Amino acid sequence: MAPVVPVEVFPTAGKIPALVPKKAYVTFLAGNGDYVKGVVGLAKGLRKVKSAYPLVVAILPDVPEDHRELLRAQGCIVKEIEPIYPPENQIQFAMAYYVINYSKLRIWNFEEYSKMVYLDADIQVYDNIDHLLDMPDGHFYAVMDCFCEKTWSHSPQYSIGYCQQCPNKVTWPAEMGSPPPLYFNAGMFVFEPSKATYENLLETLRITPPTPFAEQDFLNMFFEPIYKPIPLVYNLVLAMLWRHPENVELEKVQVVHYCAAGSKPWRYTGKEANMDREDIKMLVEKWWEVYNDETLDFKPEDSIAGEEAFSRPSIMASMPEPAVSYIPAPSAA
Ligand SMILES: O=c1ccn([C@@H]2O[C@H](COP(=O)(O)OP(=O)(O)O)[C@@H](O)[C@H]2O)c(=O)[nH]1
Ligand SMILES: OC[C@H]1O[C@H](O[C@@H]2[C@@H](O)[C@H](O)[C@@H](O)[C@H](O)[C@@H]2O)[C@H](O)[C@@H](O)[C@H]1O
Ligand SMILES: [Mn+2]
Repeated sequence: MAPVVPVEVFPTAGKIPALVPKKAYVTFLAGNGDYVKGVVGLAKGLRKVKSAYPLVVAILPDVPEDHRELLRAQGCIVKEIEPIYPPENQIQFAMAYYVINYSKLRIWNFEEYSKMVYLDADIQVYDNIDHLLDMPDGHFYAVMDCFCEKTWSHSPQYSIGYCQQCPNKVTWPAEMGSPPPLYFNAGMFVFEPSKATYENLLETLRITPPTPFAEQDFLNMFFEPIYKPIPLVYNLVLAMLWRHPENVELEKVQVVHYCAAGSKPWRYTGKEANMDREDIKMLVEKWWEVYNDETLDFKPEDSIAGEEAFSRPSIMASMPEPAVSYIPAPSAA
């Protein structure tokens, strides 16, 4: 009988060769509310900038089936994850809803990807940032946060008016010890999924008391030794527009994070503090333009995620019936 050769050794119709390590964007979705709009907007935004990589959506079990369908119909790869809760404790959360965010840690378990860019559902990309997936391994990349909004009022930084975005304006008093290490916003980061890191994260979380910014504080602590700041154009935290305008060149910004209170485009009313600013109105409109653009809806023919879902060789190789997954090699005789 002629030997059989796995189809993976042959060039295939897929645009990505089978042995190239997979890369992807990943976001996180919980609940049955309107954050699904954020994910749909993000999927369309990534298509608009012609990203070469699919969007994986890590969803909690409480995301309803019709939302999952909607995301698949937009070309997303939907992956259910189990919730992660912080250990029991006495500490009060400043913002209780952040507790679900610990579940983000499950994305380190997506080992089929060698590198991923995590994006919150309230983020939009206005330029192609695929090059972030080519940065050297061994680092955790993210943009430095700002400490000036009142969400930070629990912190020593806020109490003295210190912000790492302008570290010379209020210098860190010697009697408070050494200044805090650089602190990133966890709405956007570049990371490498890995079983070892995943297990280490969960094990460390088990012995770490929760803090007000939940997984963001935890990730900052965990990745401090390998954290590398990247320019703020990769995650414009909107408060930067009024807290540190001298640091922002809005026309160069590639990624916008609608995280200021009242700025989520799908909930925007313009009433909250700073929400009547012209730049905010413009950015909210810009988000809606992408969201409402029907030409950006997913079409299975020209998809990357489609390939991923339907025709990648790795999928074929995992099919149970050998007749379709193996090609007989020519007989040696
Ligand atoms: O009800 C919720 C709350 C949060 N999230 C996810 O968790 C992320 C972090 O929350 P959010 O962006 O609201 O926090 P912020 O950046 O405003 O502090 C969101 O972007 C979503 O990806 C969600 O799916 N449903
Ligand atoms: O769980 C903690 C959250 O921390 C972050 O939000 C904060 C933080 O960045 C502050 O610096 C801002 O002042 C604040 O408005 C904002 O909500 C992330 O955006 C979010 O994804 C999530 O990780
Ligand atoms: Mn966010």
